Amino acid sequence: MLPRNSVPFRQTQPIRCQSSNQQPAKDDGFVIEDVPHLTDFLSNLPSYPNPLKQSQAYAVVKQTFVSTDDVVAQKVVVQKDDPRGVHFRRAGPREKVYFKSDEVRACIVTCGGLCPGINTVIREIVCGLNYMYGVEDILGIEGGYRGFYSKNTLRLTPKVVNDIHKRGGTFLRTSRGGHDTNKIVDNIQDRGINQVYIIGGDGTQKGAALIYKEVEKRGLQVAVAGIPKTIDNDIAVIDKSFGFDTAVEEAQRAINAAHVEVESVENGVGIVKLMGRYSGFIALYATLASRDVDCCLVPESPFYLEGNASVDGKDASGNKLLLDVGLWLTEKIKDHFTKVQKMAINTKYIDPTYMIRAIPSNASDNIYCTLLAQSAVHGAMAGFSGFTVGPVNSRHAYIPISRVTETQNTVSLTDRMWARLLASTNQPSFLKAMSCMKELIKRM
Ligand SMILES: Nc1ncnc2c1ncn2[C@@H]1O[C@H](COP(=O)(O)OP(=O)(O)OP(=O)(O)O)[C@@H](O)[C@H]1O
Ligand SMILES: O=P(O)(O)OC[C@H]1O[C@](O)(CO)[C@@H](O)[C@@H]1O
Ligand SMILES: [Mg+2]
Repeated sequence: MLPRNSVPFRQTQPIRCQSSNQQPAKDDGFVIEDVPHLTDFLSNLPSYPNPLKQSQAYAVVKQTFVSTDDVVAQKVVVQKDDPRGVHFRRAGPREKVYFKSDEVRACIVTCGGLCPGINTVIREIVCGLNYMYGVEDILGIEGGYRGFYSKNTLRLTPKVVNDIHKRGGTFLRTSRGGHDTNKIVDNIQDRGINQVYIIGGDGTQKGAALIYKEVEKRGLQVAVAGIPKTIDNDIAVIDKSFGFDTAVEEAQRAINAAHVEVESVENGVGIVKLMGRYSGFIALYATLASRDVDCCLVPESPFYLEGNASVDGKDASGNKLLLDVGLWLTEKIKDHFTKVQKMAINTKYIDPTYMIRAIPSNASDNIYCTLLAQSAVHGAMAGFSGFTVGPVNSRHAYIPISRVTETQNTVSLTDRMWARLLASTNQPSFLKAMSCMKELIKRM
């Protein structure tokens, strides 16, 4: 984890607006957590009318441009006397842009693990830049962050990316590790890149924040836009991450297969392992959707079994390596029944994790990815930088990168969603069992 104090940008302040007729902030607890803008450090940057004004498609829109004062509330369930709370800038096209279309040289990079929908995001960044803003110079950085300095770039056009959304994986390939901020920014500068689109999870977004910080330090006119990606759905602030719905749908197929298998034999026990390094969202939602599961174990709900399911190693990005909990649990269950219960059981263990990650996104994720990509393009063209995009209470917003990297979402065991799961499976609440055990130990 990056130490908290090296998270480069978090601006929490009363309303900061770009329009001159803004009233001073009233003391009603209204806070906008704003994202950086290129004019923060390049004060004389010229602006131009947004070419979308000329777009035939957008001519039908009643209000083509998002007002500079439009914000999205982080909390929508409030009480009458509550302060107005935290808000983020609403994403979307702005009246003024800070790049001339023929001067844009954009690049796209994908890092970290796979997730359904990455190719749709790549496709829609390329098509969005080209169709909406007339940008023609778009480069693909291959193989993750290290691709900036270890590989040649790929020229991306709408024709090249036309069909990629129908495929899983990432057209640009990906990697873990290899982030060297100075070398990356040197390369951005050398190649004359002025818009950087970075698709990846928490680690990638931390890297994006460092790139933005270095760009700002060097005073470069470079827009850095992060598009949050993770199959685990553990990204803070945003409603959910792209590909999650697709993953849940696919996970159900594995659960169904296990169910069919064990229903067809005597003493059948099905075990399905799903992804989620530190968060059990896929398991929770797949369990609720399928209704066939008798017990759902998630990392957030501690349960006791002797043994140790972690190893000391780390992957190239510094993420802790974890042992295969599924195989381990299967052995424990077998042991228990044969040795303790003296009963022969028929276990069927299914590990569909990489199958779930490797598929193309479903219809709703495809649409979601399109909105994310277009929001990122509008934000970069409008001169925002060091920002990430995502839906907050169903409205797309520009969010400071540090807000999505400083914490990770986890399943809350005190929320109604977890109660729904307990009601569906009838499993014990291990939280209670754990606290009873702790209480007993204390009394001993
Ligand atoms: N704290 C950090 N600072 C700078 N770069 C980082 C940091 N953490 C990770 N990175 C870089 O980001 C890239 C991806 O990181 P990582 O492998 O952790 O995946 P991720 O983006 O978190 O995605 P996921 O966890 O969903 O697979 C790697 O190239 C890694 O070097
Ligand atoms: O095997 P890989 O590619 O390193 O990815 C594994 C990890 O990546 C994730 O998909 C995302 O962090 C985790 O759920 C999983 O543990
Ligand atoms: Mg990660």
